[in-house]
Amino acid sequence: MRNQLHVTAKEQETAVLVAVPQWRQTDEKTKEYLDELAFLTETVGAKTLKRFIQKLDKPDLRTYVGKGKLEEIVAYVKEHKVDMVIFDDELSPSQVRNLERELQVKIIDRSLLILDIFALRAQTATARAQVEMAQYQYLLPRLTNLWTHLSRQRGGGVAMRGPGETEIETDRRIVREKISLLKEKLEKFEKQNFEQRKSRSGIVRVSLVGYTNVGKSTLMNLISKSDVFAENKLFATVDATVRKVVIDNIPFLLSDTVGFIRKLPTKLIESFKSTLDEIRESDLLLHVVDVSHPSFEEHIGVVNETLKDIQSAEKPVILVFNKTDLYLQEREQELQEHSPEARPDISDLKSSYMAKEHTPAVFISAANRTNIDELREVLLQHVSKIHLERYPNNQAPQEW
Ligand SMILES: Nc1nc2c(ncn2[C@@H]2O[C@H](COP(=O)(O)OP(=O)(O)OP(=O)(O)O)[C@@H](O)[C@H]2O)c(=O)[nH]1
Ligand SMILES: [Mg+2]
Repeated sequence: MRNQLHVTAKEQETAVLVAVPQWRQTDEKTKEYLDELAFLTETVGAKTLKRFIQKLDKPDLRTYVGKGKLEEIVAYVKEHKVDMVIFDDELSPSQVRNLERELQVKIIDRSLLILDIFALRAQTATARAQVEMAQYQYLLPRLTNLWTHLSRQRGGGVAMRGPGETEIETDRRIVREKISLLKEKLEKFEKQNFEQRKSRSGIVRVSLVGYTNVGKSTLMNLISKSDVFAENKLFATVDATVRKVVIDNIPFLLSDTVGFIRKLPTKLIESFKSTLDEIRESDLLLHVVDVSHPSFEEHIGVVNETLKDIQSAEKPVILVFNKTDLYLQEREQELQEHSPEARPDISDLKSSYMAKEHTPAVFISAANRTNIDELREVLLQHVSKIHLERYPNNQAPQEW
């Protein structure tokens, strides 16, 4: 019996992470970035064994890290029989080829890792076509090395989902044909979606936006009393979900959208255009922030930049600082070490933010349902203002 267990239990794949931070980046930041990469790795089901860091002005053109560091990684990978090496940037096709030759294991870069998670998560036909398109576009310039890559990878695992092996093993021409077919398919979906959205015209539209894993879906469930998948993993949501909500007789549509992340592959943003249309056509954005995260301010910046990329930076925004429960817990621990009498509270954080930002801000805990009434109140104020501008007598369109 014992033997059998060993044979049937599928072993978890193992990974090492590699980053090349710039000289001026602090060690603390480097650690945070690698924590995020490890979280992405965990999200695809692999286990991180070790992290390799080499400070350089910029990554090596041939092998991303320098010669000495590469030898170190090669030795570790051999000794510990590591399944894959994951790099915190997008690698060029020639870097992948060179690294593959040296390391003889799967080479995964940040873009491929994110694409893999998206492929795992995509539910609707549109989202699946969007991810597949982004995967093919990523693969196209890397096709030659994928031949050997894939023959070694038979049997599945990370970076094997999405386009099937046989499809990848064909030549570039066929991949190009695939891309153009997907383009047609997506255009058709886009037309259908556009018609659908047109039929909702008039009703106020609100989108939840924010960095990945901040609690958008949890909040969606709370506000719309629905049941959207929320999980402590990155990119739990890839498809946009829309729900109708009514607060005090004022109807509006609330949509939950894909989370943003730093260094999101640009091709991926492009292929997600139709999902992002949901944001682009919104009247109001609820920008959700995980205030317990040490880099929450940087995350706000990443989200604002991405909003700019999709021409949605000028929309009215309500900042929703979520996970105040975790934030307070952490402060309490810090305080206990220095002044055990003191009680942490969020008023300092609140006032500093109110002074700095010109957007309304609400501090909540979606998990503990703290301050949700205040959020509803602020939301209602904004939504009803837009609604009453459109329908001065509060007569909503018939279909709603
Ligand atoms: N402690 C705490 N955890 C929360 C709170 N809100 C959400 N979470 C947890 O945070 C994790 C992520 O929540 P989601 O709602 O899936 O986050 P999301 O922004 O939709 O994430 P993606 O779809 O992956 O981009 C889940 O484990 C939630 O239970 C909160 O107020 N406090
Ligand atoms: Mg979500």
